[in-house]
Amino acid sequence: MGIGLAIAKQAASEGARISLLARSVDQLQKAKESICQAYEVEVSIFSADVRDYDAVERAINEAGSIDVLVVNHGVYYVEEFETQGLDVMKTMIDVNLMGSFNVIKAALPLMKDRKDKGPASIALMSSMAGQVGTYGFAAYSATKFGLRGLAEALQQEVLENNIHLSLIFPPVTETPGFEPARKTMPEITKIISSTSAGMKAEEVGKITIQGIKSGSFSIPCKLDGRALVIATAGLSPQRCSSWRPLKWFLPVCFGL
Ligand SMILES: NC(=O)C1=CN([C@@H]2O[C@H](COP(=O)(O)OP(=O)(O)OC[C@H]3O[C@@H](n4cnc5c(N)ncnc54)[C@H](OP(=O)(O)O)[C@@H]3O)[C@@H](O)[C@H]2O)C=CC1
Ligand SMILES: CCCCCCCCCCCCCCCC(=O)[C@@H](N)CO
Repeated sequence: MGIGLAIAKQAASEGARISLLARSVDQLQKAKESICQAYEVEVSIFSADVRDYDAVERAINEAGSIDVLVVNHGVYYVEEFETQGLDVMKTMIDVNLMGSFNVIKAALPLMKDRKDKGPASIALMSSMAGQVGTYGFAAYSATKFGLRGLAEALQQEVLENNIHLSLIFPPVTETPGFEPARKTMPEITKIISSTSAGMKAEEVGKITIQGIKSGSFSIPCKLDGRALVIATAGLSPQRCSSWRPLKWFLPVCFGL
């Protein structure tokens, strides 16, 4: 299971109405079935390439109201900068970065127009390679760092609309997309990425939904990611999830 389906399942388990967007109709059908088997929620599927703005806009307008927009799609080709072709680098920039702009551009007017004006979220799937530039990930890291710039700037513009940006920073996660990437990965990348042990998509899904619900701007997945959020804080909005445990510690200290 990919990270996107894991997030959708976690949201479905909490009663959300789900819309899924990807290219493969076959995969979308399977994903819908697996959600509907487990949960009694409404699931709609939309086949579109995020690089095609018009197709994305049509899908989003059909999907109806959006409280939480999860911008999870992404591709990764891991290779040294000198050997990686410019065409492959451009594909990552087009899908990961421009694709995210397309999705948000199409969804934002609808999100701003939502009736209840309660809190809404836009969550962007970054990576630990979007926290630290990582060997073999030059173009990929650039796209994931790019999402941070987008999130920080857009947060300032949509705060008045009660829309909250989040960035998720998973380490290597076992997914269908990761399998081929693992096979072709440079040895050094294997060593570096194995310092942050792998996660299951389900775990990342749970952490993502929990982070979105708590309104966290930065959503690390494990202790090392949490340390990197602090180390790379910059001027990101500091409703950082690292501080959330305090809320727990305080009542415990007071014996509640
Ligand atoms: N797995 C990992 O180790 C990590 C992954 N990430 C990030 O998490 C996200 C999900 O990764 P993961 O679950 O591993 O990936 P998968 O390859 O398993 O799934 C990616 C999903 O994105 C969709 N997608 C890809 N390209 C497009 C496109 N052009 N238009 C529309 N949809 C598209 C795919 O559907 P379809 O092909 O049918 O379009 C698929 O559903 C990515 O952004 C990735 O960078 C971050 C850290 C670690
Ligand atoms: C206290 C500080 C601790 C520092 C630890 C540094 C570890 C850096 C690990 C970077 C790993 C990047 C994996 C990204 C995988 C990914 O995004 C996938 N799409 C790849 O295929």
